[in-house]
Amino acid sequence: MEKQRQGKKRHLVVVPAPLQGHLTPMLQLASILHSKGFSITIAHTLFNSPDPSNHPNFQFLPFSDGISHQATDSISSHNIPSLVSTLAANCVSPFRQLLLHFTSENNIACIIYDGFMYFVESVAQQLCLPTLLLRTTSLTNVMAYHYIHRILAQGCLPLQDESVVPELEPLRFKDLPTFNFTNSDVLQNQLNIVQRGIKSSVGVIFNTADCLESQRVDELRQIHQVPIFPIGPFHSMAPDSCSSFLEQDYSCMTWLNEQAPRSVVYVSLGSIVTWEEKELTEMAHGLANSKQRFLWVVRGGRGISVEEWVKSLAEEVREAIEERGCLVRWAPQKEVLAHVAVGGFWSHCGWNSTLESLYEGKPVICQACFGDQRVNSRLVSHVWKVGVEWYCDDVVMDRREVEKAVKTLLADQQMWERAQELKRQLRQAVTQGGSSHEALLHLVDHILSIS
Ligand SMILES: O=c1ccn([C@@H]2O[C@H](COP(=O)(O)OP(=O)(O)O[C@H]3O[C@H](CO)[C@@H](O)[C@H](O)[C@H]3O)[C@@H](O)[C@H]2O)c(=O)[nH]1
Repeated sequence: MEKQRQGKKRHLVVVPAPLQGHLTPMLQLASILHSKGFSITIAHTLFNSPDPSNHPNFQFLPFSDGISHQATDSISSHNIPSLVSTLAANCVSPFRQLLLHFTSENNIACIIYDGFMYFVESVAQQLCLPTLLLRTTSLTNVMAYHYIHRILAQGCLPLQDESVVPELEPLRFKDLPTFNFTNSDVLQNQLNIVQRGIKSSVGVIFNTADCLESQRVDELRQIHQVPIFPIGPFHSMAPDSCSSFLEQDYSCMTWLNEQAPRSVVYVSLGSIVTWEEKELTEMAHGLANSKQRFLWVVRGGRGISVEEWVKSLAEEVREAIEERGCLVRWAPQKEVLAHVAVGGFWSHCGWNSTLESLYEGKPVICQACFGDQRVNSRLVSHVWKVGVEWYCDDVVMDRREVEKAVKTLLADQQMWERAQELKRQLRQAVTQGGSSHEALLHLVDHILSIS
């Protein structure tokens, strides 16, 4: 076997999408494959580019994207679809030039690209290079796209129905990842992109584990007849891969060290969604009234700085923050979730945050906002039953609801125990003989077999 492997191409070109929740898992995957003997070149946009000094084992190749002037903060849930299509329009030519030059000097085994960077597919085909697709969401989310195709064919938009989608139970129509698509043409286009990427790749990699989504893994394999590699949670296999755009404030770890076990709720609603000042204020009142301890990632509201906002709060809330709270702009989230003082996570249910929380056995208040987050929220609360479901566009942020959810999160012993069991299963999945570990070995063999 080893002999057969000798002489195989072991160089991978990896193309991440320039968003925090996408770059992080792609660089983690690259670290994992590097540890399996592959050399890695990261081909990336100038916009939101990764910091090469954090990844001395990789080579970095930037290509022009025409949007480098934009700041990270300008990204919101509403402009992600247009960012993705702008990248597709602007990057084909620079990426082709880069790849042409690079492949003339290097033997590439294959290209691994993020589904948002779908323009990579056509360039790779022109150069006869095989591709592997990385989807950074849950596999159930990708399955949901498959069913939206059917629902659209029956003319059932808009998808705000409370009833359950039979094939995706317990997901409801309103949980499907329609992602602010205002008309069915744009949505149809997005659906075609998702399907095409899967069909034209030599395999699809997911940051997930069998113990989370085994039924969906089998379904997706049957539908598309392509190899599927569920190898997550990536972060547990690539612990030293740092790809944060913002500086992580470690002072909160000192604060956590002073708190009692399971006494703190960690609050972080992702890298994309921003809040109105009045919503932040309701959150602050609810947290203060819960009388629980809290570590809160606050990046500011729309049009207001954190300092200005804290000053504007009622005196008793400011006192509560001082006595029982810790506010940071960006936390070392994985370390925070692993800390014994943290008893639960109030999250927007981005897929990375979801996996990081499950891996540490921390129950979740699920406050999904857009895209795949409703799917994840439903999985956490109704499939794995380790969370309390709460949708932000269904409910007005209300201090009494916040107080109730926080108290439930920290007090529900059964939910805590289910979270511990899932943590045990996830840890088993990534150790030798576990499902994710085995899937990784299959992926390595698969790459070597096509090169
Ligand atoms: O203070 C913080 C807050 C977050 N993080 C990290 O930032 C990442 C955030 O990722 P995720 O939880 O997936 O949230 P988003 O950045 O919002 O992710 C986008 O991309 C994900 C993957 O496709 C989708 O699931 C989400 O819906 C989409 O919003 C995680 O690794 C966190 O550990 C920190 O390091 N510090």
